[in-house]
Amino acid sequence: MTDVLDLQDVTVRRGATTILDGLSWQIRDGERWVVLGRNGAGKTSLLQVCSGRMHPTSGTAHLLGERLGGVDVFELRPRIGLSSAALADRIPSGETVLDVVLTASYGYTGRWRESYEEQDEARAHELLRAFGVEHLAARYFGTLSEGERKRVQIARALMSDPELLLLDEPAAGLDLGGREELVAALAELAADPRSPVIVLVTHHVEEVPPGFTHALLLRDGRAQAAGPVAEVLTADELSATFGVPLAVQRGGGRWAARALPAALTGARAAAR
Ligand SMILES: Nc1ncnc2c1ncn2[C@@H]1O[C@H](COP(=O)(O)OP(=O)(O)OP(=O)(O)O)[C@@H](O)[C@H]1O
Repeated sequence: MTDVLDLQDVTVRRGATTILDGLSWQIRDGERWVVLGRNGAGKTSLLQVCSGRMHPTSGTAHLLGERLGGVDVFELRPRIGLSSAALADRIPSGETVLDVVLTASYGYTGRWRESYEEQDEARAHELLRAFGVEHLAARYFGTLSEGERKRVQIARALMSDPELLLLDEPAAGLDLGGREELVAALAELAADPRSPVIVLVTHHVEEVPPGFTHALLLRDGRAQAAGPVAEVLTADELSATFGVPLAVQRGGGRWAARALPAALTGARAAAR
């Protein structure tokens, strides 16, 4: 079986900064991954590589069986859904919610847009409904709350029926209720066998939806740990990743982490 994603010894350098440092990572069909790491660990850069938007300085990246550098990325990108703050920033605030979702398919079906328009619209509505924001279809994107925007962005990322869905901090900026609703929506997505392979970047284990199968912990551009969630989301591995001694609990398919008493004073600095 071909890996959905296969990174071999991937290094990304920008000037004197090594952003990803000899990272090897494989994702197989049906897997749902969460990527955790401190600020600056390289998570967003990793998703840039995984979406074909950034090329490794050295090493090889195969996305959906195609080698990055040896394939037309414009053919590859519609097969990969991406939701990120950088992409959201590029959406004109005066665009309607329906168009925000619809336009994601244009690059893929643009040539046949006339004959597929109705079908595209029906799909966009269906996705907005799935994420509880169909009632906002006619609203301008710029008038939405942060939580509403996040849902629309995920609907947009799914519009081209991607084989790989990359979500960069989809819960950032949400209030507690909004976060819980999003986690529930992602758990539902994860449980659906028709869903694409999912990679979710987050800072918080509390945001790992039930049903996510694997975790990658990034530290300084390297894999601190990677594998099934139960083996990776441990107190030891998370403490090493975040540079603070942590207690980790699992219950009801969810995770929670807190610093051990007195751990905060100086421990983070010492772990650097
Ligand atoms: N073009 C660039 N030139 C130089 N350094 C860069 C460039 N892009 C990213 N970096 C650096 O690479 C490191 C990783 O950045 P990245 O955004 O991938 O981290 P992250 O894990 O997503 O961080 P955060 O959790 O804060 O969003 C950071 O130190 C960042 O400053």
